[in-house]
Amino acid sequence: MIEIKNIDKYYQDIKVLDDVSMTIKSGEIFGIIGHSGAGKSTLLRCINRLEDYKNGEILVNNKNVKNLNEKELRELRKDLGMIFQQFSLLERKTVFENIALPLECFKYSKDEIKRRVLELLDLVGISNKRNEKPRNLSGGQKQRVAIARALALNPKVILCDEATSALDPNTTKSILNLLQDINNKLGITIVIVTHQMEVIKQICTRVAIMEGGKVLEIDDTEEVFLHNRNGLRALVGEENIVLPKGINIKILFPKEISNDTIITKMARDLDINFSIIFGRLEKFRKNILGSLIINVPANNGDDVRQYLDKEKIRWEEIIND
Ligand SMILES: Nc1ncnc2c1ncn2[C@@H]1O[C@H](COP(=O)(O)OP(=O)(O)OP(=O)(O)O)[C@@H](O)[C@H]1O
Repeated sequence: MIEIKNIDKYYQDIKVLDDVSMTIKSGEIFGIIGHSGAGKSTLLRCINRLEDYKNGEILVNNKNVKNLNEKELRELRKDLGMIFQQFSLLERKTVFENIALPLECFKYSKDEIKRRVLELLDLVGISNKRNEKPRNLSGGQKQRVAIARALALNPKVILCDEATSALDPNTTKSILNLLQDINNKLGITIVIVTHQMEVIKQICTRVAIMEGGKVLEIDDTEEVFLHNRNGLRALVGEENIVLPKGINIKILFPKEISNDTIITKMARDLDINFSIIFGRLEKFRKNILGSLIINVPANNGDDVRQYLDKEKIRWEEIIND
């Protein structure tokens, strides 16, 4: 488990992380999304102590990363594999040799290295490329080598910094599928920093939205898309919704009930008029989900609330600021 508590970080006198807190559970695929400059990469680099920070604490499996001596820091980094947008492979070494590097650093025997590298090549699906140099590989294949290298020392966590940003959409999908497989098969926690919404949508169980060094929102990915709160709206560049007077109720359409017959049925059953202020349905994995904001006259508020509760429809009232 990674616990990030109230982190502040400055570059010179500019605050780039501002009271950032989040907990990443063991075994989950956790996304951190935000525009360029939001502080995502900096936060990731604080987790494995490539960066220092001013206030707050980061605990990785209950160990405070700030208090580690050199040996403990090596152990921490062994537990935290990392992959990057630009793959960071050594051009003069073959695929096999690139993957073998961390094992050599940790003084594994030649036989152990061979066994482990062949196993990893098989896991990431590039056994036939073992003797190639990186320049002869596609972007997706290079990222597979980087993933194999990150897995070499059996880490508990993989930190991915924009790992699919340099790849085309199909290759992105296949790399995300590979990460999901690794998470399923090996139970490795995966932390994904990205500015690509599709990455979050495809594989992240939970997501933190960051902007200007702050966390705007953290929730299950499905809930984030279901509620379409201000955090997500800021990310996709949508204005906050201006609400009219009266009672404004957001009705949620989780994947199980993504059709709108409830609205027409409620109008009929209660014999009331309401206006639709804003609606949004979107494809989420294999389903559709979203929400609809309606405005009802003040004297119908209780009827609508009770009706939605009786029908077991999720709703929330939006209060004007
Ligand atoms: N070494 C550095 N020295 C000074 N400022 C830095 C340094 N690294 C990052 N910054 C600044 O810190 C802020 C956060 O940068 P960071 O790279 O963490 O953002 P990001 O969300 O990962 O964006 P990107 O995807 O563009 O990398 C930015 O304003 C950036 O200019």
